[in-house]
Amino acid sequence: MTLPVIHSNQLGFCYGSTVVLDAVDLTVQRGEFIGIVGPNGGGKSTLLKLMLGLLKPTSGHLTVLGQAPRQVRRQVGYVPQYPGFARDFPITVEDVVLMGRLGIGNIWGRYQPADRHAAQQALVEVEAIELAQRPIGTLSGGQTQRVLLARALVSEPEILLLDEPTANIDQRVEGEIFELLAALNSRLTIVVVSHDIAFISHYVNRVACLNQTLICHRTADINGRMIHTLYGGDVRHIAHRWAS
Ligand SMILES: Nc1ncnc2c1ncn2[C@@H]1O[C@H](COP(=O)(O)OP(=O)(O)OP(=O)(O)O)[C@@H](O)[C@H]1O
Repeated sequence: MTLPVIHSNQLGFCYGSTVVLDAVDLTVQRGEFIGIVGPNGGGKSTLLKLMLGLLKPTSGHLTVLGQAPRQVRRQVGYVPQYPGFARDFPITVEDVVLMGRLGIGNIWGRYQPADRHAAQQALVEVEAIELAQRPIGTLSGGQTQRVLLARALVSEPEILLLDEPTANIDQRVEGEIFELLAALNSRLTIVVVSHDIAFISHYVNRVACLNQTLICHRTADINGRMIHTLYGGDVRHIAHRWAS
């Protein structure tokens, strides 16, 4: 039996007296592509922050690559929710991607040729190399998300965590980004938070529904009635590919 890439056992988290996660059991195996869905405030971003080691569990256990999350931070790439850069934000796309190399190798903070090469490679992989010298604030939403994906990939992670990477992006571009993720899934384990369960069901192997507690479903088991029962109308669902 191989070691799970992510494993939580009775994981709990509270902000003060507010319980956000309660007894979450989740096992993610190497090579899986998992979607996490749930209503606003259900704890999705909090769970990703725990996996990144930015928060500590209040109860239970969580390991990533068999260790405490903060010890394997370098092996985990993270794409945040769309940050929306100001149009005159004075750094280029290449600078943004290079930030993903900070702390790798050279402790003096100056980028080496290997860093620049890795940044170029990552931009090629997300099909955004022609944007390298553009100011980041001048890109479209879809282009920006590709660049943030390149920044996550440039440290050569084993796991990719994405927090609603296609919120505020039109459906055609959303499809392109998920095609890219599907290709990356050949070498990376991927966990993606989304509101759009029907859309991500095209791509992921399993859907974890999180509303303080977590229930996993195989993609083939998901249907509209199940979602409505679990979450009322709060999860965006477009009925274009429900399994019967
Ligand atoms: N720093 C914080 N301090 C106190 N409460 C917080 C903090 N961050 C989040 N919360 C609360 O924790 C709960 C879970 O938040 P979280 O952002 O994890 O939910 P989410 O499922 O990602 O929501 P959304 O779909 O709206 O992004 C919410 O009730 C939120 O208000």
